[in-house]
Amino acid sequence: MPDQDTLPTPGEVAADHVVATAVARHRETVAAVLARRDPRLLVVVGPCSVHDPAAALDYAHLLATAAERLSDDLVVVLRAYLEKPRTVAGWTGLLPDPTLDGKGDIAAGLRLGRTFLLAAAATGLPLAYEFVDPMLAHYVADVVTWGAVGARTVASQPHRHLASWLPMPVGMKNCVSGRVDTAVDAIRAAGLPHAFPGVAADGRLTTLRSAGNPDAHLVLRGGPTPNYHAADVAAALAALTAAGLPARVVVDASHGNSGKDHHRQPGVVEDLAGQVADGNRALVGVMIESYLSDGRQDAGAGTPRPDLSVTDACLGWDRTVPLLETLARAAARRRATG
Ligand SMILES: O=C[C@H](O)[C@H](O)COP(=O)(O)O
Ligand SMILES: C=C(OP(=O)(O)O)C(=O)O
Repeated sequence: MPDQDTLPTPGEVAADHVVATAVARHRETVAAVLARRDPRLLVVVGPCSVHDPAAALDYAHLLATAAERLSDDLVVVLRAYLEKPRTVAGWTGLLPDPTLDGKGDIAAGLRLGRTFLLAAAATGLPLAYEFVDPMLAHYVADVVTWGAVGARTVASQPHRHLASWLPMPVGMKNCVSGRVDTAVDAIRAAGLPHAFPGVAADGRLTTLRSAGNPDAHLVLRGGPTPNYHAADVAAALAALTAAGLPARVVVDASHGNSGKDHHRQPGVVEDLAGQVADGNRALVGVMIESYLSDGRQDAGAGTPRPDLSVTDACLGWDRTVPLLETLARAAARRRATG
């Protein structure tokens, strides 16, 4: 007799494949941007974490409208992050803890999370997702266009193996310490075939065999000091070239690149826009942490506001739109001078 914490199988919560065609098309578009066959700039933008699906969906609708307006110059992907890696401890995300109180009702989180992801995908936006728990990946990967392996897991073999199998571009973040070489190693590892354990649609553990991911790439997110300046980007590109990897990089304006101070994200984005406008074609994308309202709140102190991040502080929507426009102008200028 299964106990009440028995999880559904991936097959039981899977989509009815209506979204599969759109997801496949989005993945091809992002891969084309990474390969520079598409001259537009990738922008991965959205909340640090989704804690209130209805409010996050409101955000997704705003973003979808802006993304459509700027689509000549930008490929906009929504951060739809339902798991959070923690430095020590804290809320771990909607999927593992949907009630935000540590009860850990993962079965409910899977149902709520899937419903959110499908509704977010229905806005027409491609979705970004950090794969924190390799087992949970099998419940969400089918609707994700751009995957991330984060700064706290980029050295992990299971995450590298997972990335080698995921049928989508995967960004490998530099370590929290600021080390970029670990992410370069992760890109190399993800590019190779592997056999590793995974969860089948029927819930059984199975051996997965990957072919290697040709679209794994570097994400610079800073460390104790930022690494978004032109010289840091050039050094990272040189490290990729020296490792025999394609010279391309996405730069995260948040996290170590803004010292976790959301007020510093606009300055970082403007610097990156300058690098793009100056013709840096290897700078293929930018990440921004943005939500409905500016700032953050502590989860656990009463009912959290729906419109305010419970993890990292985000830029509010009103401050995000001008940054998207700045990036679009920069991408247009780069294309015009190409
Ligand atoms: O992106 C979110 C956070 O930076 C990440 O989950 C780590 O958070 P923590 O250092 O507060 O645990
Ligand atoms: C946790 C995140 O980033 P990092 O791994 O760079 O800290 C994130 O993007 O939510």
